[in-house]
Amino acid sequence: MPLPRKLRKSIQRNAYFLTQKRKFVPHCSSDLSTSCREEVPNYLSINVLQDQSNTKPGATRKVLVILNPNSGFRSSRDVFYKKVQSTLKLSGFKMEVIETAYAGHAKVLSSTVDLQKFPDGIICVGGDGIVNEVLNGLLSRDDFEVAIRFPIGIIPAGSDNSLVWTVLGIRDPVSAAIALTKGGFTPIDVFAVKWIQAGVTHFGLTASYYGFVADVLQLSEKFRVQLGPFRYVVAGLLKFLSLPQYRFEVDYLPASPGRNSELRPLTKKCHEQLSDDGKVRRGTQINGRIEDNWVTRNGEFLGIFVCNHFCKPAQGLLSPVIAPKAQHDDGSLDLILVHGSGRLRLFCFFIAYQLCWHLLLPYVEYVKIKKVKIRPVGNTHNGCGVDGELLHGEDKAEWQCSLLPAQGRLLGQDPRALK
Ligand SMILES: Nc1ncnc2c1ncn2[C@@H]1O[C@H](COP(=O)(O)OP(=O)(O)OP(=O)(O)O)[C@@H](O)[C@H]1O
Repeated sequence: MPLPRKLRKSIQRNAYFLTQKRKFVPHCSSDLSTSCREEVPNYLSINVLQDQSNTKPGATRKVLVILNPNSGFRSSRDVFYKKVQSTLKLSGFKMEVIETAYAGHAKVLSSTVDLQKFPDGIICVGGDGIVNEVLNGLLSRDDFEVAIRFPIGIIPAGSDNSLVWTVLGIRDPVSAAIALTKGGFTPIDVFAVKWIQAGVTHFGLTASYYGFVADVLQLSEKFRVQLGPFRYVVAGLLKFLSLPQYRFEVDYLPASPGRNSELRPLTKKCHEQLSDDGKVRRGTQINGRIEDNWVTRNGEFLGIFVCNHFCKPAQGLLSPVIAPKAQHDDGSLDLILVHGSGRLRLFCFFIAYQLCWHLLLPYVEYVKIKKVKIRPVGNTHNGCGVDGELLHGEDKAEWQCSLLPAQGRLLGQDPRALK
């Protein structure tokens, strides 16, 4: 019986990939244009093929465990040694455990470790920050083409573990350990945030954000030692009370030009009301050449979020999601623009977000994109948050956020695949 057309095409694509020498665009790590992504084969299907050979139960798996003793309530040691280690050992994991001694240590470890010594991956015990460090360490290696696909496991023990909760549906360390023992990988898009003037690139798996949230992230660092995870609440309240105005110039490239990629467009009225010249401009001139379909939004924004998955916070009762249509492997980013300024508007957004109604607000714009360029204007906070880490910009920093042309891998099965 002939195979269905879709399946036949996928097999042909995979066979082509396996017989071809891997073609990596050499400039991709520095000039992280999304267009590169379209030139490479479909990594998702390749990963699935490889995953099946990697999940033999009872097989010995050699991993490096990087444990951040300062994560969350500083309970990572208890979490790992008391709740998780024995489960992993019993199921055949051979682990070398290294505790981080300083901020940045996990990045140094993952950038220098001999990956062949730990062929089954690196397991992070901590929050999203430590996972981000490991990712950035892997991608700073000379062999980044291989390292990007090096499996990263997560035992959640931090202030927030949005990544593992959103992508794998796992919130507690014991379930995370069980998921690791079952084997398998979940392919995940990796995005890059480039500070254009400095030529510095930082990678992420969850989201990058600008405006109020980045400002809160910066302030929260002052309270890290005294307040632990509550530092975000205190910093958020303080920043709310002394709320500045944030002005940005934003250019984004929609994911599907010509199609209806705007999931939640601004209403015309609000559009006119909110932006100085926030008109949709087709055929914008970028770097001297016309690139079609770039859309420009200029003006005041309370916040800008660029999400790789739908970003469900692991803490809190309601677990609202910021970008409901975002998928971690869909090859696009979800952009949320919260237009305007002022405490009342911010408060309404926050309440609506808790109830997942924020996309109904007339000043919230939601669109699927390939990439976005963001320039803070005037005295606007010029930093940017990436997966809970703050990147400091200087003066007229311009940020560009886009996807990489290859996917990373998380240890553990995608719950969608299990269904
Ligand atoms: N030994 C250490 N001492 C101080 N800081 C550390 C240490 N190890 C790691 N860090 C830093 O702690 C930061 C937060 O780590 P992690 O994400 O594991 O915890 P967290 O409590 O969830 O924090 P966050 O909410 O900021 O992500 C990381 O960015 C890392 O740079």
